[in-house]
Amino acid sequence: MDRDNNMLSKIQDKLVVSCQALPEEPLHSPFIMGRMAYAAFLGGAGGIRANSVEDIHEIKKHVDLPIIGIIKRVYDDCDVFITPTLKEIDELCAEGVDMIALDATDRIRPDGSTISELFPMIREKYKNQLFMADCSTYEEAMKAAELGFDCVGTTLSGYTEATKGKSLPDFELVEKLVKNSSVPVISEGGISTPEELKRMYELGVNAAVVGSAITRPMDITKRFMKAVRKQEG
Ligand SMILES: CC(=O)N[C@H](C=O)[C@@H](O)[C@H](O)[C@H](O)COP(=O)(O)O
Repeated sequence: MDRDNNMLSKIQDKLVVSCQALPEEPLHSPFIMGRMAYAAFLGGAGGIRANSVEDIHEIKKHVDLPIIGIIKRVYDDCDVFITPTLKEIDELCAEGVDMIALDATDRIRPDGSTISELFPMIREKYKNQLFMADCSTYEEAMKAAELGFDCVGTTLSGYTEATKGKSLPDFELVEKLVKNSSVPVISEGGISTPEELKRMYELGVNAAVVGSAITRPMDITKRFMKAVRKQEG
């Protein structure tokens, strides 16, 4: 894979659809994620974000779109779960994905390292692989760009101690990053309407990722029900 062939230009101004279902979710199945990705492709998606080698392998059979791959893995006593260690990076590289996303927050990782310690090792081992930094704050994203990540994402805003309770999507963070980041910005997390997506592009993101609002029917159902209950209430 060539870092210069630039998957980032392929997804520029496109919608990346996140097709994920964890073991505890009703749609957990590589078969279903493959069909979900195909539906996203037919709907006009320009890229897919997916979790696990099994799902990615299946998705590749159905769509020829750039893939942002992650492995969500929970380690004891650790909050970092999106591609937390070199082991998950190795697994994704062995499968082959256009870009790998990993937690780039300032939290301690399962092996006790920080992203500033781990990422240089990853970059050294996989010189031509594209990497996306899943961040929760402006400072983390700035640090990630400095470390050599190829792009920064707002994926974890609202999900860390420092950002808990933030209203999503985090337009403020996106705006600040687009103005100041030296690498492309990917908006991800909490985009739930086409209007919000449009606003992200107007702010100047390279691309935006939408997940739950498109691919998690249980959550979508809950949103509808909440609105109805409110009215009844
Ligand atoms: C925090 C976390 O675990 N985020 C995950 C990252 O891959 C996914 O569960 C999200 O669905 C994805 O980021 C897209 O966001 P949203 O589903 O809000 O459109």
